[in-house]
Amino acid sequence: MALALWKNFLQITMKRILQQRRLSLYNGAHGYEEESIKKKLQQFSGGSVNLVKEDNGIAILTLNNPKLMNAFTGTMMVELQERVTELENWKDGKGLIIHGAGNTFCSGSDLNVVKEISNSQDGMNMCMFMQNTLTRLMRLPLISVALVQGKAFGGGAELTTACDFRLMTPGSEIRFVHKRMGLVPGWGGGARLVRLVGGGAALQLLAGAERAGPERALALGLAELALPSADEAAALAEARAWLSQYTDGPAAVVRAAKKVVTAARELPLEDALRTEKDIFGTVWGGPANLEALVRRPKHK
Ligand SMILES: CCCC(=O)SCCNC(=O)CCNC(=O)[C@H](O)C(C)(C)COP(=O)(O)OP(=O)(O)OC[C@H]1O[C@@H](n2cnc3c(N)ncnc32)[C@H](O)[C@@H]1OP(=O)(O)O
Repeated sequence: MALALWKNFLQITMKRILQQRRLSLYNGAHGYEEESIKKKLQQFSGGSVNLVKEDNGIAILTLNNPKLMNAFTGTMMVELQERVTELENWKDGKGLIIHGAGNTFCSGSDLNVVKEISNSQDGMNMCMFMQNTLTRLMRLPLISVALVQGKAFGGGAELTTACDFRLMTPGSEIRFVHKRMGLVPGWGGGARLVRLVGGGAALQLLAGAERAGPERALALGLAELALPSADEAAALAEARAWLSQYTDGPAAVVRAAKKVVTAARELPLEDALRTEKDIFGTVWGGPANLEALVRRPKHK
């Protein structure tokens, strides 16, 4: 009995490790040594990344380092990865809202950390670590929203692009300030930005470090909605209500919809079509499908 349980545990653990590798971009073949990178990042502590999973299938992820406008310390980078792993294993999940504590989103990397790891090797390691994490975040089978209150600067702006949607409160701004720091995006935000707004607009935002408030972001297709409330709690409630219209319904179907879109976003057409077939197979004849066939709803 104990042996069987142990074998089962090992199988589940191996499956999770393999899944994480499959969803990540970098591994040993790229000189990526995760454990030593984490050890390095853990030297720079402060703040936290908190996750609350609600019964409605929506999780709230809070970047919590308000003293530094929610800038990412090293331990926050590691915690973000842990929270993403937790979300990958949350089989009832349907949606995710990412926001910052203290009514502002995130001012990017903690500049104190940037200074300490300004050598090439540490920079590449941090870059690969964050790209892996944000790629896994983007590929979660959850519909994700960046609730932009206050400022989303630098890496904070990059993080918003790893979400499916960006909702902005009055007075908020997304700004790729990298150029002013002598940098370009490194957390995958450049590649994702071009896919969101096109090459021309992305170049303006990056090379000009231009501000995108709600109005401009909406016009560019960088944001989906300007929320009416500037108040922290009210804006979170509005974001939750907005997201609920898409997460309403059975988890299997909502998650399948996100998986179809992820495949189509990332794969060549023929591969995306085959993947869509496989995902279709998971819901066809499933409980929600059979129940709907009995109910025969009119889609008026
Ligand atoms: C690949 C990733 C690349 C990156 O992310 S590089 C980092 C890019 N981000 C930045 O350069 C942001 C720099 N900060 C700013 O521009 C301003 O602080 C910001 C966000 C407009 C807020 O301005 P204010 O509202 O006037 O507030 P403030 O400047 O007094 O800031 C409050 C305290 O927060 C600190 N802070 C803000 N962003 C930080 C950061 N990224 N790293 C470290 N500390 C940061 C700021 O220094 C200040 O602390 P203190 O009160 O002076 O001790």
